[in-house]
Amino acid sequence: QYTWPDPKYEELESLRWDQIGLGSTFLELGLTGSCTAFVGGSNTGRANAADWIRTAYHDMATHNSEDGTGGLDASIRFPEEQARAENAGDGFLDTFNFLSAASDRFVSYADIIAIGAIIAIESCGGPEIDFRFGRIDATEPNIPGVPEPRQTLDEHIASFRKQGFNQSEMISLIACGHSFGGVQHTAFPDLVPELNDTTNTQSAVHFDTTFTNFDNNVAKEYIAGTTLNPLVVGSNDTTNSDKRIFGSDGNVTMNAFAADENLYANICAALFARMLDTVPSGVVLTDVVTPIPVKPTQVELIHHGDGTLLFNGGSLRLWNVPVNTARAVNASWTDRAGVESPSVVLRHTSGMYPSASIVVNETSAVASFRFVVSDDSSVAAQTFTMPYLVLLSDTSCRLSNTIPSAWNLNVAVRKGTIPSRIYATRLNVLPAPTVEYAEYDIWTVLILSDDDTFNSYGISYELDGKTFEVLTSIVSVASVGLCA
Ligand code: HEM
Repeated sequence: QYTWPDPKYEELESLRWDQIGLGSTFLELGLTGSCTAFVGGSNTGRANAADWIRTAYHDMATHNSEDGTGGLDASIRFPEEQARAENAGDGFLDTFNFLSAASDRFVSYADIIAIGAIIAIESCGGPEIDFRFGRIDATEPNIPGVPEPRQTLDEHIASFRKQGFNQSEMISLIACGHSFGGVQHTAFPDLVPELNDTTNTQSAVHFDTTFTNFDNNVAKEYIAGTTLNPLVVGSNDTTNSDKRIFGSDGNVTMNAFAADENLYANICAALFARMLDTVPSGVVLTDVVTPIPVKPTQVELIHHGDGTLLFNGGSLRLWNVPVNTARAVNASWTDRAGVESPSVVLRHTSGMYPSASIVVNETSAVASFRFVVSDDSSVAAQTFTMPYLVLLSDTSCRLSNTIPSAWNLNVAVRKGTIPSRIYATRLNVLPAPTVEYAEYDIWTVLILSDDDTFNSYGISYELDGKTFEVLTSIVSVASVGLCA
């Protein structure tokens, strides 16, 4: 059961549903449905969406269901894996360069690879796919295991069985994946010729005529005999793996897919989810992440060091309510003595609500806040309890006027609260190194930031055996003022 605040869950929910925080290509793909985008050049014959899906499959395909090793664990990021013949092509490096920027102390690379594949499929005409999180990043390359076109049908059946898929699931999963993209000359010069085509500069021969979109054309064209799929009608039959695999049940699966696009979409949704959830044994994934209906975001309480606190009321995200530009949200807050503030109206501005900030004194603080949505009785008024025991102190400061500079990260701890530790974790580096520090009331760590200018920190603390996140925006040397 989700209770606000749970910054990690909220961030993952946001990545998955709002598609916020993933950089411009994600936004482009996710929000404007630009499925033809390929960052690295136009008219290349390629699309990032296809690369992201292939990356997720190749990362997962090293899974060995017999001994529980391998799976979707971001081991594809290691150059040693990318250099293997089974991982020919530059799509993995491309994908990783993009997606890794969205990884942080809450979100593993492997979870981002899974979200990337989901967004690519969903944004480009595909079905909704269940997303769970909790994947753990491998610390070294996995044992090889990705299938290659020149292998025999028996080898492919054995390979998919090892990954956890039977023969009919193998046919389906490949037919689902090969709805996107194609084979490029540079990666597979023996399969595909140089095309000398200025509108397809990387000489990619596509699996179907709609290679930037999810649809059952890959099956329709295969059954109609019009397909140009280079793994079906390639001149060297040895590398026609899709032909051998698609035909291996007498075309029963491909006929059914060609005849029924809903059946195809439903089976693909289930198999893609299973593919993404294939993880090394011991990794436990969460339940499916569903949209949070009413979610406060960017709420902060910051200690000023002068007996006052700054409360930023943040924004309210409503999921799946009709757009209504006249909608207003009333926000109010209650202090520790139970005194409620007059309510403030937050007006609708392009989907987000501007925040309201107030200064309150340290003793009364803000104990809870509440939103009432004016136009929509289906969104019940809700009260959110504000955590106020451990706060960022804006006495945090840097020791010199120039950046990089050493800086003090200060945290205010309410008297009587005895965390077993407070620590700051970097957002941009995994596995996250931890900076620990301890004093009373204002706890301080000196961060030597010579090589650390661009790192941001989140603050966590442990109390009574549980870990909590301090509700504040991330802090970096660039976000703090000069020390007095
Ligand atoms: C026997 C199994 C498979 C074989 C032999 C195979 C082979 C290939 C080959 C040779 C390419 C061309 C790559 C390039 O030129 O960069 C390719 C592309 C692709 N594969 Fe597969 N594949 C298999 C299974 C799958 C599965 C199960 C999926 C996903 C569920 C998948 C998704 C993709 C995608 C999306 C591309 C397009 C990449 C792009 O255009 O950049 N493949 N595959």
